[in-house]
Amino acid sequence: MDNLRSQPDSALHHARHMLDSGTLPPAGMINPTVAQSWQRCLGAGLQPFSRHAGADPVSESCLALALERRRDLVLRARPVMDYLYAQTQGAGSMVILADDNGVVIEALGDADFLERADRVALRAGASWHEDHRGTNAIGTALAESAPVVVHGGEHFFEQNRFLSCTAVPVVGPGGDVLGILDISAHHSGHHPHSVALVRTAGHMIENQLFEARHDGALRLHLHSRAEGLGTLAEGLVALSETGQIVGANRAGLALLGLDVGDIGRVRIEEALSLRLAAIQDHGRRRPGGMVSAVGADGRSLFVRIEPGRGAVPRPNRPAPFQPVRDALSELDTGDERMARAVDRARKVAGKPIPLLLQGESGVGKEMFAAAIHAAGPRRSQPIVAVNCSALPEHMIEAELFGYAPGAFTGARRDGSPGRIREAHGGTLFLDEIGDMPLTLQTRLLRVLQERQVVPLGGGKPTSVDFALIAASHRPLKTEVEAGRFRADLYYRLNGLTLVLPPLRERSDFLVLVARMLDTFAPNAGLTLAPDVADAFATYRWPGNLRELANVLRFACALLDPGEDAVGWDHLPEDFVEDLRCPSVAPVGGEIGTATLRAASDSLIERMLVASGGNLSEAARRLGISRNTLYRRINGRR
Ligand SMILES: Nc1ncnc2c1ncn2[C@@H]1O[C@H](COP(=O)(O)OP(=O)(O)OP(=O)(O)O)[C@@H](O)[C@H]1O
Repeated sequence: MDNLRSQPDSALHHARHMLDSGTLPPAGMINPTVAQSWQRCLGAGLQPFSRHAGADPVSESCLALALERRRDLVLRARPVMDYLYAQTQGAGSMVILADDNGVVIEALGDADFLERADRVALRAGASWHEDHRGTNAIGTALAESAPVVVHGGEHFFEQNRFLSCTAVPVVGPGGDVLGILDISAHHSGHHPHSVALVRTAGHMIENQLFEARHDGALRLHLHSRAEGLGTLAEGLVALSETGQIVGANRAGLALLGLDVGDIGRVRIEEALSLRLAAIQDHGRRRPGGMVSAVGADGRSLFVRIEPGRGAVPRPNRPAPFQPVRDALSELDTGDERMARAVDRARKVAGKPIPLLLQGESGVGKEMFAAAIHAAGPRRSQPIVAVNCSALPEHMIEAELFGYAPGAFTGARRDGSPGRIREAHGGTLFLDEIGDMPLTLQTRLLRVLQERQVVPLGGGKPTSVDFALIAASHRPLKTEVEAGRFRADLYYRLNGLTLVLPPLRERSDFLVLVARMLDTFAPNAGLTLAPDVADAFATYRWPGNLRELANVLRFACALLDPGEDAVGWDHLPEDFVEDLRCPSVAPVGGEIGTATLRAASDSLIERMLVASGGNLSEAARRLGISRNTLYRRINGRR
C-alpha cells in the first residue's frame, strides 16, 4: 500500500526543497515509491524546473496508431471511463486512459480542468512516461506495475505540482499490463475515495477484457465466499478442452496460488480439487451451477461453472513460432505491397539505416513511421515529428536546431532545445522533407553526418542519437534531378525507400473499411450499404486513407440509433458529388495522353459495371440524366 500513501505536508515540503536543489531526501522522509521514482528521474538527467518537460504530444497519426494498437482495451474502457467520470463530474477532474508506453489515448473531464491540464500537456497524444514527465501517477504506475497516487509536490516537475493523480495498471487476460487508468484532479480537490474508485473501474475493464477474450470457453468463477461470486472481486479462470488454464484475472490467479507465468502451463487439476471430467459434466448438466472445492493451498473455494460453447480458447500468449503482433503487423491488413513494406521495415527497425517513406498524400506515411518506432527498440523514447512544409522558412531552423536564450526577437527567454535534441534516444520523423528549403538541407546534412547539433545564436555542440525516418509525397529522386533537392542529402536519407501504395490500388480496401467502422463505432457491427460499397470500389480516393477515414468518421456521426449500414444520406454532400461524378483527370497521370472523351467513356463503363448494368443507377451515380447516358452509350457503339 506504500504506493498509495502520501507523506505529511511538512516532510514533503522539506523533501521537495532538497529535490529542487538536486539532492534526494533521506530514506523514510517521503513515500518510498515516490523516492525511488525521483531517483530514477535524477538518474535520467531530468531537472525539476525544466520548462521543456517531456516530449511534445504525438501527432494525430501516432495517436490513431496507439488507439488501433490498444483497440480492445479502448473498447472495454470507454463505458467504464464514462461511469468513472459520472462519479466525479463537476469536481474539477479528468479520467485518463494511457497505453503501455504511457501515451494518453483517451481523456474526458470537466472543461475548466481539461484546459488547465492542457497547459502541462495532460491530454490525448502526450506521453506521460516517467522518462518524459518525471514522477507522475501514470508513468510511475507503469514503472512499478502497481497502483500509485502522486499528490501535489510529489510530482517531479515543478509545473505538475498542482495535480493529484491516482492510477492503476490495467492487466490483460494474459497478464500483460495493457495500459493505465487514471483520475487526475487539482491537488486541493483530491478525493480520498479515488483510489477505490479507480481500482474498481480497473477491475471492471480487466473482467470485460477477460470475458471478451474467453467468450465461449469453459470458465470458472471463484471466490472464497458464495456471495462473492458475481461481484467484481471474483476470480475468473478459462480452461482449454484439455483442462489447461489458458487465461485468468488477477483474483483468479491469487485464489489458485498461481502467477502470470503459470498461464498456459498449469492444468486446473493441479490447482483445484476438481477433476476436469467432473467440471465438464457439471457444466453441461447444471450450467451456471455452483460447487465447492479446495485450492492447492488448502483453502475452500466456491466455484461457478460456465460450460462454454465447446470452442477452444485462443492461448493468451502467442506460441513461440507465431510472429508477434505489434504496431507494424497491425498495418498489414492483407495487401501484398503493404505486407512487403511492413516486412522490409521490420528488418531495418533498430538498425542504423535511415528510412525514406514515399507515397501520395494520405496513404499513411506518418502512421507507418509511428508504427516502425513503436515496434522497434526505441519505443519507450519519444518519436518527434517535424512537418517541414508546415513551418515558415525562417522558423524551421530554430524549430529543428534549437536556439540559445535571447537568440532572436520573440524567442523564449530560456531558449529551446530544438526538435532534433528532443528526439535524442528516440526517432526523428521529418515529414514532407521534399519541401525543405535548399539552405536548410545543407545544415541538416551536416547534423546527419556529424550527429551533433549547434543551437542558433551559439552554444556548445550537443551529440545526438536518433533513428531517422523521412517522408515525402514528392518523388525525391525527381526532385534531385530537377535540382530542387540536394543529391547528397537524398542519399543520406535513403538507406531504404519504401513506397506505400495508394488506396485505390490496395486489395484490402474492405478490411480497412471494416476496421475503421469498428474504430469509429465500436461494437455497432456497421457495414456499407451495397450501392455505397460499389461506389467506393470504383472511386479513386485522391485523399487516400485520410479521405476514407474522414468520410467514415462523418458517416458514423450521422447514423441514427438502430441504423447499421452507411448509406448515401450519411455521406458528406461534397463527397457524394465527387463520388457520383468523379473527376475524369486520373490521379498520378497513369492514362497520360488519354483524351477526355476516352476517359469519360471508361468512367461510364466502370459505373455501368458497378451498377450491375442498371442504367438509372449508373446515371444517378454519374450525375447525368438517364437520356444523356443512353445517348452516350449509343454513341459509342
Ligand atoms: N492503416 C491505417 N488505418 C487506419 N487509418 C489510417 C491508416 N493509415 C492512415 N490512416 C488515416 O489516414 C490519416 C492520414 O495518415 P498519415 O498522416 O499517416 O498519411 P501521410 O501519408 O503521412 O499523409 P501526408 O503525406 O499528407 O502527410 C491518419 O490520420 C489516419 O486517420
